[in-house]
Amino acid sequence: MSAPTGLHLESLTVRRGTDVLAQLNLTIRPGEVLTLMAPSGAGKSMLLQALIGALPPGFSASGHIVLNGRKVTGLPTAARRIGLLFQDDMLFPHLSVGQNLQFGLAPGGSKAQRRSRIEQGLAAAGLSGFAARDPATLSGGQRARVALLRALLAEPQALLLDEPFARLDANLRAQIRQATFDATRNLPVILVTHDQSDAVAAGGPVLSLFGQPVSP
Ligand SMILES: Nc1ncnc2c1ncn2[C@@H]1O[C@H](COP(=O)(O)OP(=O)(O)OP(=O)(O)O)[C@@H](O)[C@H]1O
Repeated sequence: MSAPTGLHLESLTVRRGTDVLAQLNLTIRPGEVLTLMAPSGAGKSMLLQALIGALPPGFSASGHIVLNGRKVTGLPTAARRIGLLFQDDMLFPHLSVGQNLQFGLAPGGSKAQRRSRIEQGLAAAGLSGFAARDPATLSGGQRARVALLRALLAEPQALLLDEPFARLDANLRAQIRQATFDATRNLPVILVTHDQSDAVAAGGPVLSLFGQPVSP
């Protein structure tokens, strides 16, 4: 039997003293976007951080995370091959666009091949010729495209989106959202958002999360 594709959470529990999230069972198929909507403090960020293996001190996770048939629970963040995009695009301000993209690039290939992957990515994102640009000179939409491209150049097998469209105005939001879903067509995606229009555009299942607030 071939390994099941997609991202599977089996009894995933995140706790800090008490449970923040209990016994989450989820399957997200490649090309499917699961929208996660929940009130502030319900545990959305903790879930994403548990998935990439980067929970803050004091938190722990149990259960299983299986990605394309590979159990990633217990692996270090880089080995999990799960990408994460934040509301803040996190571009390094002291590096050019091209240097920012080199940071994302999956290992392998000659210097020329690596440069060509970046150039092809920029061209596909409508940003040909932007490699030498300072991120501070980019528009909000251009920055969002660079951040998405950097995440994809790492060749993730799943992508987590933590309100990455929240800072964009309505028109740009729709454009960047579409570009993101187009570019992640083969990946399981989790989208955290407070915006109903994101959930509609994503077109997949919507999960409402009501975690337990943890005491400080
Ligand atoms: N670094 C931390 N140390 C201690 N408690 C934390 C920490 N980060 C979050 N928490 C607590 O864990 C619980 C879940 O927080 P989380 O950040 O996952 O919520 P969220 O659903 O992402 O909220 P928001 O929509 O406001 O970002 C909350 O009770 C929060 O106070």
